[in-house]
Amino acid sequence: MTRAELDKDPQDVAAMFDTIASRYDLLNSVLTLGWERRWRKAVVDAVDAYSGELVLDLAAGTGTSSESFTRKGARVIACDFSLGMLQVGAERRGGASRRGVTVVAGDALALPFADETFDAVTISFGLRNVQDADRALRELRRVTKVGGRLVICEFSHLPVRPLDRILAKGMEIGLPLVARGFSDNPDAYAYLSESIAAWPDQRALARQLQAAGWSRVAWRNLTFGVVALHRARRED
Ligand SMILES: C[S@@+](CC[C@H](N)C(=O)[O-])C[C@H]1O[C@@H](n2cnc3c(N)ncnc32)[C@H](O)[C@@H]1O
Repeated sequence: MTRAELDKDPQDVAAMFDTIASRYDLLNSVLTLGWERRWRKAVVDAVDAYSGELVLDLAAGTGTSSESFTRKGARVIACDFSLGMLQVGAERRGGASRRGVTVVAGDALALPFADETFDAVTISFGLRNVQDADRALRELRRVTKVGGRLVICEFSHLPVRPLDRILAKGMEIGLPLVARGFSDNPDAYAYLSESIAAWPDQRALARQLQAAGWSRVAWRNLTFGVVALHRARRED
């Protein structure tokens, strides 16, 4: 079965998401025991997009979050490099440009947008899968208007390290096991637990944002740090 490794080869990553696209959203609900709905609401509140604004939802996948950013009238570009994920989302919404969301195929490492295009940029559960996260953070900054905002939602680490290790072990065993019952590609869920375990903690990711030129970097934990929400601004 197609799965990515921790080198996050872009072709492997895109192919892996292509294979799980049709059941991706179902699996998310099952594996997160419904918590993802709260995490997504926290993202939408943090992005706080309003009428007249243009939002980039990068690594949007099927666009599960994208439509929520339009609730106060903003327009959203949902960008991803897995055509399978984009297609499932577009079919669900009834077209590639519907209900304020326009789907654009593109790579986070070379975004197909001009400098200073977006009022807000956001990425949920995507940055961890990008081969060069630092470069993606610089690309996100490049396409954000001065004064614009960034919101990152990503799996993270429990502050109490022994508990974090127990959680990681549980995910290593549990995720592929549960996925076997629901997904066409359970191996992809072994990659999920491995990539979460290898992902930097909240403080380290904040430092990466600063190094990429983002200002006013802050984060807050969701569900005790299982997920973290990082926010930042482009100030110059
Ligand atoms: C776990 S899914 C997240 C989808 C969606 N944001 C969500 O919250 O459900 C990760 C997505 O990141 C995308 N991705 C990974 N690397 C990428 C890159 N370099 N450029 C664009 N998309 C990328 C994958 O194709 C996949 O759709």
